[in-house]
Amino acid sequence: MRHTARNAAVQALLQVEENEGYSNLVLDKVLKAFQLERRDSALTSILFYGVLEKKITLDFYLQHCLKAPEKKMNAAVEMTLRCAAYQILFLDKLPDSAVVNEAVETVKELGKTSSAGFVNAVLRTLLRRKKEIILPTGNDPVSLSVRYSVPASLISFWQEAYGAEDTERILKAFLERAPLYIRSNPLKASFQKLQSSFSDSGIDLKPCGFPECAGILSDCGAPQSLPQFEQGLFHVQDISAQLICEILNPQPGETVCDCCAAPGGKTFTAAEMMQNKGKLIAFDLYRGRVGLIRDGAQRLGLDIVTARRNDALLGFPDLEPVDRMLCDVPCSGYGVIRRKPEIRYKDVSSVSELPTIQYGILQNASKVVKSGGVLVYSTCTLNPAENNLVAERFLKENDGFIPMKIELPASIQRRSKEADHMFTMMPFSGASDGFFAAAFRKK
Ligand SMILES: C[S@@+](CC[C@H](N)C(=O)[O-])C[C@H]1O[C@@H](n2cnc3c(N)ncnc32)[C@H](O)[C@@H]1O
Repeated sequence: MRHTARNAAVQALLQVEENEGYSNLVLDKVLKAFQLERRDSALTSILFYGVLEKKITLDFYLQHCLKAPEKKMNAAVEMTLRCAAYQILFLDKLPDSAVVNEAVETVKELGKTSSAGFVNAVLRTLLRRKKEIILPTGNDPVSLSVRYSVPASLISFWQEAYGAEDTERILKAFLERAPLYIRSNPLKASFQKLQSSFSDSGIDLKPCGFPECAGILSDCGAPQSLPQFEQGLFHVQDISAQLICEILNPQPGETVCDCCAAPGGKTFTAAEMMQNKGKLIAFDLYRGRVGLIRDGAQRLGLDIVTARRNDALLGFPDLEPVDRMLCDVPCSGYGVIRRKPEIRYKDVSSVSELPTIQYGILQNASKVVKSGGVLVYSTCTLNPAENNLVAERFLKENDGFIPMKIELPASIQRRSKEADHMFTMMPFSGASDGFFAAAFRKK
């Protein structure tokens, strides 16, 4: 197989479809195997993420170009058609006829020579008919699904949970590119110093204002390859995750636990907020992921962090009582669709087991909080069953805890229907990921 951007994108998309892991990891693996020039790597990423983000919309167009839309297609042929349709409908990097010829070559190289004529015919029909095909304009879940490329079942679910208006705002927000948020490491450099170091290399770092160390990096390529990263002057972290640390509000000298901590973003921010004084114990279920926390803490010079493997569902056998506990539990991830576009295709019914796990972790974690201590529960999802309902059940079944009001900066709007110890951050309220937090204090 030729090492072209299209072939790489099709391979990576097929692997995601076969459930071989998160999109970013799959793409990294394929790019490594293909060894493309920089420009072709960039095109591969554009095609790969473009098709993941727009799959339902692309299929709507392609269905209008098929003679027998109900007939099941071979996965490799289908993915090649989606990539080509994405190029025809959303990109103008290559002339249309070249896109069609490339797609025909790709299916041949994938061993589907018998489908070459079919691919050619479908794409030529798309070229002819693309302006006549009109996307549905309604506000029902099926029409919205085609326009925003999110499954109708997830749209109905959000409409039920958050109302029709907020649902469309969520869908619109997920069409936007996620900014690259970072947090400067105050132990090594002030935000201004980091900003001028970037500006010397022609890279723009804009301050967010709140939190103080948060900023948006632009035009920098992979942030992990920057010298400032290597020197531990910053880590990459969405603004929503930084806000969760503000809610936890760890103080210098305290003992703090982050019980589901890998890869460690919130641990790092918390340790920085503690000015590297006190103790921060970071646990995760997976040994390999614990290594990520250790590496990051070392790079950032955060020696109060101790990272260990622990299953939070089995409790915390050797942990001394803590002043603050963060339970950033595993969740369905519907708040981070902009960064991991494949999450939108996860069936809502497939996440129904999560609240039991989340509640179990929260319940165990609550047992090691000191009297007067703080317990924060958080997720990066938009699903009341994993969010508000877990938090409500916790207070109902644990009269040793009281709700703790979450104070928000003036720039962030609270959802009116929530109690003030809970907070659902909508992705449209501040260009962040969607998340949920609930805060409790032990009596
Ligand atoms: C949402 S992620 C945490 C993200 C992290 N707090 C950060 O900011 O970088 C949830 C983590 O929980 C871990 N996890 C899942 N089940 C667990 C369990 N039973 N005990 C401890 N950690 C668990 C996962 O490996 C995953 O790293």
